[in-house]
Amino acid sequence: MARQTSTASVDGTEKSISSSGGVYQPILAELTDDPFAPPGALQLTDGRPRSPLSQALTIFYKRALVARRSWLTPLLAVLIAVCGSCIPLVFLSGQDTTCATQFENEIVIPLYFPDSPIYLPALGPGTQILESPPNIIATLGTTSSFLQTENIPDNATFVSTINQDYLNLTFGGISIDLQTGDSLFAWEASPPGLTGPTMMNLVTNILYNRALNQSGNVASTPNLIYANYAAFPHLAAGTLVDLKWVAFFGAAMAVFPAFFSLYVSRERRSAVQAMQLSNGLSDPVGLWIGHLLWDSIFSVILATIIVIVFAATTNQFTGLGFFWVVLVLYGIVGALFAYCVSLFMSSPLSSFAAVAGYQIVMYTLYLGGYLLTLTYAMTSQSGTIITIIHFTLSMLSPVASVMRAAFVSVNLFSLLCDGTTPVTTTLLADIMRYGSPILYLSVYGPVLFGILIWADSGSILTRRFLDTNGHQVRMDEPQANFEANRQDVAAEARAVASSNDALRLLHLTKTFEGNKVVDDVSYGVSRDTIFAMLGPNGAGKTTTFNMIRGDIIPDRGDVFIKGTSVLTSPRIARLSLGVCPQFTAIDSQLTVREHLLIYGRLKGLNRGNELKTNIEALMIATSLHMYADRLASQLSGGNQRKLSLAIALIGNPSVVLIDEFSTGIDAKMKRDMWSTLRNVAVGKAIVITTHSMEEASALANKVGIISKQLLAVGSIDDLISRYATYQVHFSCPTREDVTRAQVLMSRIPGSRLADDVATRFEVPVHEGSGLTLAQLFHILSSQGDFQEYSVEKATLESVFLKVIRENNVMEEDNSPGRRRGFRLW
Ligand SMILES: Nc1ncnc2c1ncn2[C@@H]1O[C@H](COP(=O)(O)OP(=O)(O)OP(=O)(O)O)[C@@H](O)[C@H]1O
Repeated sequence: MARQTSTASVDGTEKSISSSGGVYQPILAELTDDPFAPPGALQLTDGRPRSPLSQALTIFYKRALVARRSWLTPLLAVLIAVCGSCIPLVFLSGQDTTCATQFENEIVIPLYFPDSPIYLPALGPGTQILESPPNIIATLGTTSSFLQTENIPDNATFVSTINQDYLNLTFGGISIDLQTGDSLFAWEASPPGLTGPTMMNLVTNILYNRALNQSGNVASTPNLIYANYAAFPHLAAGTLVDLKWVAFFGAAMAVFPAFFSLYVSRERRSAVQAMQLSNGLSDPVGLWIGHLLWDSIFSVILATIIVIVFAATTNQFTGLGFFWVVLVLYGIVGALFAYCVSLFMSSPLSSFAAVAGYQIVMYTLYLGGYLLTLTYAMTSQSGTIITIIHFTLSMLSPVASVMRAAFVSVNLFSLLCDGTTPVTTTLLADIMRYGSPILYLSVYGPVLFGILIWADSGSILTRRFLDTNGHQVRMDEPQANFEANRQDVAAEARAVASSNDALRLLHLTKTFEGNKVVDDVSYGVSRDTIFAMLGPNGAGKTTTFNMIRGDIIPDRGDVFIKGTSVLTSPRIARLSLGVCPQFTAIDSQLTVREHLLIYGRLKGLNRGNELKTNIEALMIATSLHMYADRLASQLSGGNQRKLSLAIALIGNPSVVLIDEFSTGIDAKMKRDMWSTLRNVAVGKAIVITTHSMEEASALANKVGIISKQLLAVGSIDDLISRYATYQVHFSCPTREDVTRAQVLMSRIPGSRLADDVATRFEVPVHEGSGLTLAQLFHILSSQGDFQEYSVEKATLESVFLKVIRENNVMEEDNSPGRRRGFRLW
């Protein structure tokens, strides 16, 4: 079992400045008892490839762990869907689902004049019916004999009488020209408007019997048409009752999938997804299937509850089996839709608002489209228009499909009718009924899933289509533009072309919008090496880092991790890669142990003893074991960075990338973290980016100074001896003393003023410089007569400044538009 001793702390910092890694050995000797492991190495099991489906189960398990502490969101989703569907059922009770035309008002009013209710109460002055020719009403027989009539001679008199007396006439009259057959009738048209139809019935009967007489079909008693009047039902009157339920149901359906966007959006925005994709989750298919599996549970639960409640409480629904299928499919598609929206939103809340808002708008459009069509469109065309609305809006939002299923289930708009006949059960799956929602949702799901995978593996897909051969260079190609003082860089490029380093960068080049940000960078990092990538702001460190991770595709060149190309085989290469990003990306609802459990599973460690042993070893090595069951969000900043390091290390990757490991951490914690990193570094190739020369000096045994190009590379001692070996600093109280110091130093060959202070000088003291340290002291003491001065070996910082100055590097200002940070897509 690996053990960390408490003596592995601050003093190692100084030792590592003058050493190339060997100092770690005594500290780490206790960490492993594996005879085959490198001396002092932390004993960890190598990760194994896992299928996307098996990784999906790990993401599913993670969601279950998170849900133990954060159960409100799924509960709310289920509650809103169930309550919004079931409580409004009260509006449905007692509705008849038959296809027969239903009259709201069953009262039938007789129109045959003698029976008509308008006649009897109206007896009195003005109630006589004008008739021409005289007594023509009497041809209708005894039933009409008691009607009061007024004889009119002809049509012309009839018209003039009406014109003059219409204010005094209660009913009107009838006039038929027996010669020509011209018929007139007049009626009083004030509401309730029954006089018109009554008079029409009277005229009809007279003309009918005249026609019978003329055709010789004379009957003993007149044939009478007893017409009746009943009001048409108001079209929406019956419909609106069901619409109340549909309105609540649709609103609940529109909103509940928005809850599915909350977790994935938080996971994405806090860079946890990127962390997973860089540390074991080799394929976004696993990520999204895992989330979908989890959220689908709630869709199945709510669909089942809703259908059971419907079946138990009312007989208003038809085809509940199909309805259940639609609800489940809708839940799945709604979740995928919410995931897709979360890709573009900046926070969980905005994702929620965007999903719910869009769905509500589409639901309103869909419902409004139906109602407007029924209200304003020609009756003969309304069916076609509704069908067009349905099939069009269903393409734009999944909520249209579930609305259609709801309409069908309660036979709204007679969708379950074929004329006046109810459709049979076999026709329920018809495209005009449950068929189209099921079809649309079945197509919608894979399309949305495809969008998710495309968005998250854009670089991988691009890589597939990329003709990488065209971008390759010969790996031994000399870098033509090296200047004389970059022989170290040229030598590194030559060496790495054929080395077997765990990490090899070969001629990496990247241009963004015409701006070359990484230019022909080559270096190698072998095992047991911590390589510090140094450079001013905007130098291309993060871009290089991301090309190593395989998240940015180089325009030219390649990266090899344990001999596997990141460009052509990213999934295999990433198996040997661990990434500790600049910004800590942790799940706030998981403990330290649970984090390592999830990442260990993603990296293919076997459940049980193997996983447990690796987790314990890592927690001890990073001093996190005392916080094992604490929520990661409750750790200090330094311990969160350590957790990120432990995540990067689980699965024992050969290459570990660490971006700005201790930025923003206090001095004590920083040294503690450096100690931790040194403890776990044995046997690995580690690349760190940092702006802290102190950190690089404390940790690195190889340094690369980069500003688009690699400007210098080598061990810290190499660089110091190459660029400036010693510094002389005079204490000069007066201006004369400053001048004296400068005159004295100008006599020493190769001496030059340092950048920062006018009394600090760099002096080359090395083999071939013609000057020894003893000679330097001799000159200073014999010719200077200075009260106080110091001679010290140059630091990495002075080398860095010198390299930057010599290459005329400008530091980039941090303009707000720059793309920064860990997450890329
Ligand atoms: N996706 C991108 N699109 C356009 N320009 C980009 C993109 N990513 C990085 N850059 C540009 O590339 C240059 C190098 O950026 P990079 O982040 O790699 O530098 P850096 O050395 O990591 O800087 P710092 O030390 O400030 O983190 C910058 O000018 C930056 O604006």
